[in-house]
Amino acid sequence: MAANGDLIELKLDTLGHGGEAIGRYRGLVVFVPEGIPGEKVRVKIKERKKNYARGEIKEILTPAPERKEPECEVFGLCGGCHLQQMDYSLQLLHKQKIVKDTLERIGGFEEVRVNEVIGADHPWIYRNKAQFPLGSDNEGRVITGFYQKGTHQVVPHRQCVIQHPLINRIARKTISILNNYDLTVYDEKTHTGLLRHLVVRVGICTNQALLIFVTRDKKFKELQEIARKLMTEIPELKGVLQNINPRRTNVIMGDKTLLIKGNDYYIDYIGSIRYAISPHSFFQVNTLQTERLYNTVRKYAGLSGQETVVDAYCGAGSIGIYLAGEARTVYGIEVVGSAIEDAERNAALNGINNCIFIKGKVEDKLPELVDKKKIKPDVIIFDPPRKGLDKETMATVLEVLPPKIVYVSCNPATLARDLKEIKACYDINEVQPVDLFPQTYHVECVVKLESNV
Ligand SMILES: C[S@@+](CC[C@H](N)C(=O)[O-])C[C@H]1O[C@@H](n2cnc3c(N)ncnc32)[C@H](O)[C@@H]1O
Repeated sequence: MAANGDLIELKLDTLGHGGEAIGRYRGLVVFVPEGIPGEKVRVKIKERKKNYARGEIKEILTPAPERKEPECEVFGLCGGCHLQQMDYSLQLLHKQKIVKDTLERIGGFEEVRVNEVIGADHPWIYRNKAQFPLGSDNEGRVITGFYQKGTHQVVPHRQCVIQHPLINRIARKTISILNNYDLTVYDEKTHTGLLRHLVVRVGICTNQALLIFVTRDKKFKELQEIARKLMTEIPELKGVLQNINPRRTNVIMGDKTLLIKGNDYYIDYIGSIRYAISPHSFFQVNTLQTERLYNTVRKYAGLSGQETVVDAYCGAGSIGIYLAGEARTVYGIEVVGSAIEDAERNAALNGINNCIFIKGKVEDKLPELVDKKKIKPDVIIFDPPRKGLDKETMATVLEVLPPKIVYVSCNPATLARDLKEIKACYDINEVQPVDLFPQTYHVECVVKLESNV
C-alpha cells in the first residue's frame, strides 16, 4: 500500500470541494492538487493518513484537453488560487457539479435543479481587496508577497493575477516608500516589531482606493509623512488608515482603526447603487459579479413594492439597499457596528428612506424583530458567513415560516445542511450558482425557498 515518498500512477475521477482532484489507488483515496478529472498522472505521496493520502503531481501521463499553463508564476506555492491549471469554462462545470454533489450528499436533494454557474466575463484581475503580510529579506528590507501555502513564511511577489492592478501598484509603491525609513516588521514568534499587514481595498467602478497599515503598536510617527507621500504619488488613494492589532493572533485586523489622512471610506457601485465602504465593512470581493448575484436575489425575491423584507447579515446594507426601491420596508441586521453606520450612510447616499438597520447578531435580533416589534416578514434574505445559520436562527425561521426566503451562500456544505433542516416546510426548486471567485474553488449560490405550509 502507498506510503509517504512512494511514486504511484492513478486516474483522476472527480474534483473535490477544496479544488483538489481525487483518484483512487488500490482503494485508497488520493487528493491531487492541480490535477484535472480524467487525467492519468504519476504522483508522489506527500501525506499518508489512515484513510486517504495527498500526492504531488510528478508527471502528467494523459493530460486533459482543458489543461492550460497557469497564468501566475507562484500558482501552487501561494495557495490563493486552486484552478488555474484548467480552462475557465471547465472550472464553471466543476463548480456546478460540486454544488450538485454537495446538495445531494449532505442535504439529500436529488431533485433540486442546479443551474449552470453564472460565470465572469473577466475571470482575472477581479479582486477588490487584498491583505498582504509584511516580512523582511536578508538585508532587513521590508517585503510583501504571500504566505507560502501552509506556512507563515512571506514569499516576495509583485503581481497577483486575480487582484485589481491598482492594488498591486499601491502595494509596490508602499513597500518602496517604507524602505526609506528605519522600520521593523512584526515577528509572530517573538511578538515584536511594528508592521504586520497592508490591507488595500479598491472601488472597481470608481478606481478609488483605501490603504490600511496594520501594526502591532500605535507608535508609528512616520506614518503621517508616508501617507502624504503615497497620496501624492497615487491620486486614486482616497484614504490612509492605521489599524492596531496588538494580539497574538492570525486574525489580520485589530479592533481599533485611526484615520491618518483623507477619507475613512472609498466608493464603489453595484449597478446604479453607490456604496461607501469603510475598513471593517464586508463588501463582496468581486464587484462586477456581485451585480449578477444581486440580480438573481432580486429575481428570486420577486418584490412588488408592498413587502416587508429582512436582509439578515446585511454588511454595509448592500443587498437591502439594492432592493429597497421594490419593497415597502427593509430591515437590515448586522453585527459589525461600523458596517451598520455604512449601511445608514449608503441608504442616504442613494436617497432611500425605507431601510432600518439594526446592529446585533441575527440570532438575537431576528427573534426580537418578529416577537416584540411584531414584524411579519414577507421575504427574509439570508447571506450568512461560511458557517451558515445557527440553531437559534433556524428555530426562528421554523416558528415564523416567512412566505419566501432567499438564501445566499458562500459555502455549499452549510447551505445543504441548512436547507435540509427546513425542506419539509419549503419548496426548493432550483439553485443558482454564481462565480464570484474565478481561479479558486469557491462558489456562491442563491436559492429561493417558498413556503408550502
Ligand atoms: C457574507 S457577508 C454578507 C454581507 C452582505 N449581505 C453583502 O452582500 O455584502 C456576511 C455578513 O454577516 C456579518 N455577520 C457575521 N456573523 C453575524 C451574526 N451572527 N449576526 C449578524 N451579522 C453577522 C458579517 O460581519 C458580514 O458583514
